[in-house]
Amino acid sequence: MKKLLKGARVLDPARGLDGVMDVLIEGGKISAVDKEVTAGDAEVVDLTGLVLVPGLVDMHVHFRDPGFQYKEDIESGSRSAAAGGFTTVACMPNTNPPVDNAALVSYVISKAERVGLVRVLPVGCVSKGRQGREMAEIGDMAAAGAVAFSDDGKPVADSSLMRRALLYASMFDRVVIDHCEEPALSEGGVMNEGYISTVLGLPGTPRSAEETAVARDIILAGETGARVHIAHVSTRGSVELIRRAKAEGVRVSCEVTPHHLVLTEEVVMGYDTCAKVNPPLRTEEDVEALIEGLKDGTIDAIATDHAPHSEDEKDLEFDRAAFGISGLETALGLVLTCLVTPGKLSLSEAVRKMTREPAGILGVEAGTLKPGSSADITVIDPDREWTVNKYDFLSKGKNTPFHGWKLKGKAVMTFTGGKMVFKDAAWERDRKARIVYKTGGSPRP
Ligand SMILES: NC(=O)N[C@@H](CC(=O)O)C(=O)O
Ligand SMILES: [Zn+2]
Ligand SMILES: [Zn+2]
Repeated sequence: MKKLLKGARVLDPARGLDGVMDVLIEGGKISAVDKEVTAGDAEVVDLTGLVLVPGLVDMHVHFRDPGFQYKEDIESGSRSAAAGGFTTVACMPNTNPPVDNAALVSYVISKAERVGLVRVLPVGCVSKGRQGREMAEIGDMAAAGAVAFSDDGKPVADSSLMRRALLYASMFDRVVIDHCEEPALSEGGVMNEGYISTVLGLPGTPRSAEETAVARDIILAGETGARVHIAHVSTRGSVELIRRAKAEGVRVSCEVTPHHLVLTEEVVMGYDTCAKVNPPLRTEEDVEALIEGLKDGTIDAIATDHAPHSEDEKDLEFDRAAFGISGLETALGLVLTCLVTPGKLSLSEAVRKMTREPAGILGVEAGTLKPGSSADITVIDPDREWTVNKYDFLSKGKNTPFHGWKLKGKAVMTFTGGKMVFKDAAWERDRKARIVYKTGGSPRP
């Protein structure tokens, strides 16, 4: 079965490609990317006016499976990912039981394959039971297909355990992803510590809770020569520490979430628990530093930290509600609307940080349109104006602070291994209607 995707602006930052081109898919793989590809017997999809990029890669999601499937499961999470334009996601092991052994790694992989929508790459725990005491069976899990190790949701607070985990994971060329939070400093905190937390009377988490942990991880990575990846960086100080460490040759990488790039602690003013997230939303000064960090390469990747929760866990007093934002279906729209359109980041830089960079950190083959690679493709309509409606989310998690936001730019088709796993039905109706209006003819059925 051949498919010819015609006439889109094709953007593949991994190969420095940007121009109107055709993409031919054969046997689930990309077989050609070029100006005017012809393939007589192929099904032709006209993508004029659209942007075609490698399937987006999200290196940090929570699919809650096993154990918390009422919040999300591998199927609903996969559907949500495809709708957001993602074809590869790495899912965190803070499940019940936690993914801390090879059998559970295999469970995630086989369930995701059965669902068959996107590639789900399991991240295994650093410690047994995510208890932060004994190291988990990292080697076994790596052999079973774990792409990285993390106790996410919690830091690896014991520095000796972290040091040994870095050394051990590096033997398998896997990265440790740390949720940087010094518990003694963050204890009880539910939002950023500062003027607004004082006004609201809510306990705050100081920036130092994150930054002391970032500093420690940099020191351990520097000493061991192992790679460390810092999850969800949120403060200016963290960006500065990582920038300096990179300049000194430490093997550190990091990610930032869309919500930390577009929101500040001010949205907590109405006590909206959908704005309760860990690490907390910070200030304008931090947001500016995060964007600067993205631009100068200090921040490698944009990752959603998609953290779906049930209504019951969010519909509570602010200090009792769960931390987390359901992010897969708003990420691309937010990045395009709030960063690319205002010129803070080029489209190519944004795509790179959502494809090639995270794939490279995880060491997986994804995030490029190189001929021979799996036909994982996202088609974006950069002009599509839409309003975020949490009730339309395919994710079970409706916990978003962006409900009602007007965004411009959206994934409208997603292909994994050449198979269409998502198409935006409302967009397609409007596009057909526009074609009829322009030509005065009737649309093809
Ligand atoms: N980010 C969050 O606020 N919550 C995450 C945990 C985490 O990523 O630390 C979750 O699992 O709900
Ligand atoms: Zn975390
Ligand atoms: Zn997380």
